[in-house]
Amino acid sequence: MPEQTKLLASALSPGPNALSGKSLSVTGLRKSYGGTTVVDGVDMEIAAGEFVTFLGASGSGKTTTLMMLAGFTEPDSGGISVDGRDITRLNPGKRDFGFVFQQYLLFPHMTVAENVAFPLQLRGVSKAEIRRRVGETLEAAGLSKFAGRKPRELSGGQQQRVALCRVLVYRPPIVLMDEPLGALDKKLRDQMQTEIKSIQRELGLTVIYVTHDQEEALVLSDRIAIMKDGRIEQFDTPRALFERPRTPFVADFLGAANFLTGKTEDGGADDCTRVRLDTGGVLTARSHPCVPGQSVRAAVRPGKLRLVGAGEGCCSGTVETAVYVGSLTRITVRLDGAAPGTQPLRIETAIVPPRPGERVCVTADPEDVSVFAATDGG
Ligand SMILES: Nc1ncnc2c1ncn2[C@@H]1O[C@H](COP(=O)(O)OP(=O)(O)OP(=O)(O)O)[C@@H](O)[C@H]1O
Repeated sequence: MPEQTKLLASALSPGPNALSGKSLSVTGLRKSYGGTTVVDGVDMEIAAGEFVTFLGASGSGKTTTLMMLAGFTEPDSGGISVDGRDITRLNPGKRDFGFVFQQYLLFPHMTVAENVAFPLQLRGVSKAEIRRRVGETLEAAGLSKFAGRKPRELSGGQQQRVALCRVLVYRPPIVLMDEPLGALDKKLRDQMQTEIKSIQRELGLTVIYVTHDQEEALVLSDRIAIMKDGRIEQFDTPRALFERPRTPFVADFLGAANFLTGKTEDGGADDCTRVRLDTGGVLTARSHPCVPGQSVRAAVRPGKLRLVGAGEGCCSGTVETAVYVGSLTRITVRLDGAAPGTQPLRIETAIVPPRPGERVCVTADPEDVSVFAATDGG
């Protein structure tokens, strides 16, 4: 952990349990606007101290869900409880959540110190205690020298750090963040991600975070809720989302996938599903309950397809393009028998790549192949 972050965490943490987060339970949360459902039955259990991210395309319902948790938007139905206590109809001010938004929402007419003091004043903390805690927090965040400045006299990163201090100074057990780093450049984003994650870990805070940036979600989160059309497609650890996507949408959304159509065959004693591809060739997927003869789509990530010597089981084709991009080469392969107009396979390989026009045979390990019914959307 960077020294500054350690300082900030220790300044905010007067005792071992003083800042530990709380658990949050959400059941059947729904919201419609003018007959259009924008959040459509969200259920989730979030453990105390967990970092959870809502990830999804614009309009998928992330912010509306967060606003319902915060109490700024009233749900049409469903329930929210914190540590087992129902807070569904509780005023936002009484929920004791912290909020950090993309627009820093600092008070422009107040100095940095006054901004950070504000939530403590609201809570009736004594003047002497406010002075002490604001001083400690700004010191720890490396912002003491800016205490007397107005927000407009600070850079974007400094303003966001003040916004974070203003939330953490009153030690909320649950912090809700909506695209808090959206306005910062890449380098500052990376730095602030490390800071946010370190503080969250150190203090055991429960954080619920909204972003549409995949990399950010992967870096920060214990679990990610992938949202689509107001619903959670899958709520899982980053690794599980990558390795065991439950829907074609999740397989494609995180890191892109190749989709190959075919029909299932029984894998015999191996507890495997063999997929006989429409183009010819076979892919084997492990641990999928198999109904032979079903039309399916097999999904494989570009980094998980392997080039092998021709033989039974692999899928033969011709290399179309090969582009070296540093540590690996991206190649595209048109499978023999592929219908005109279909996408070529995308493969990433670290081995010496074949050249365009060369014949290759493609396969994947069974654990890297996900199988979905052909009727599954996404
Ligand atoms: N107050 C409102 N009145 C009407 N429609 C709304 C309102 N708030 C949100 N919506 C609609 O609800 C849908 C979900 O919006 P929401 O802001 O929750 O999505 P999001 O996933 O957070 O998107 P973004 O990443 O763009 O912020 C959108 O189609 C939006 O236009």
